[in-house]
Amino acid sequence: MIVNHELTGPPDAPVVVLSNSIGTDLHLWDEQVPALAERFRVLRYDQRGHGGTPAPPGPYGLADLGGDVLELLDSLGVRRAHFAGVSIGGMTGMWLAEHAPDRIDRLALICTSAELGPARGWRDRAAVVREQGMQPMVEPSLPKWFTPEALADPVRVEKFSKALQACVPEGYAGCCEAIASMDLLPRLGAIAAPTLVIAGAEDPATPPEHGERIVAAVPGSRLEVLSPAAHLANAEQPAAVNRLLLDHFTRSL
Ligand SMILES: O=C(O)CC1=CCC(=O)O1
Repeated sequence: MIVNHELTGPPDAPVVVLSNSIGTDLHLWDEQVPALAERFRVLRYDQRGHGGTPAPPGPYGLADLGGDVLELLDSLGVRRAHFAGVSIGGMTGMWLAEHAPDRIDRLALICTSAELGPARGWRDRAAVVREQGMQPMVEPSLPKWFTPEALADPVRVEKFSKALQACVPEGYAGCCEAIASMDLLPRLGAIAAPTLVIAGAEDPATPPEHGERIVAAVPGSRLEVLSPAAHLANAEQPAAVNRLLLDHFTRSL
């Protein structure tokens, strides 16, 4: 499968992979790329069924989403990279750090969770989009993604609503099923990548307690809680997230 991606920054710089959340696309990272590309080769991509990446028939597992990243890295000749992911992007990052530790250098997990039940709710959501398409997701999603203050910006609302509606329902559904079946917890303690966890204080989808649970299990990891910030904290608090990511990833330089 051809994973839609974009590369920015010096060709010989260390690579940072950016992985989007469910219902968004690689433009989730628009406000990170200019800052990160000063020091890194930034590789942002679309999760399957999102943006320009095709949607094979679901259900998917995190092994499929992580496998897409490994295939992409192989196709670009990248042996090892830093990785930042929001939500299902962070779940993809945890899977990679657990199952392909030689490929992941430093890890940044933004507004994510290692266990986001109930599985039934994700399977129900998958069924809704398969039957009715993406439209029913718009109204419930935006208030989870941004605080009311951030939603007052019509440009932001239009950008994120359009990306959500442009998802292929089968791909979005398959990603819901990957969350329903994820099994990250038992191996979190084996993650060796230096790990930064960022949470949004006002995130109703993966509240800071989810970040606390990851930090309690991943050796040497640390948590930063941003406010005001809901689920898409990197889009709501770009300056703070850029500072944290640059600090985390440049420690290895
Ligand atoms: O429901 C949402 O849109 C929030 C979310 C959970 C996992 C993910 O990637 O986004």
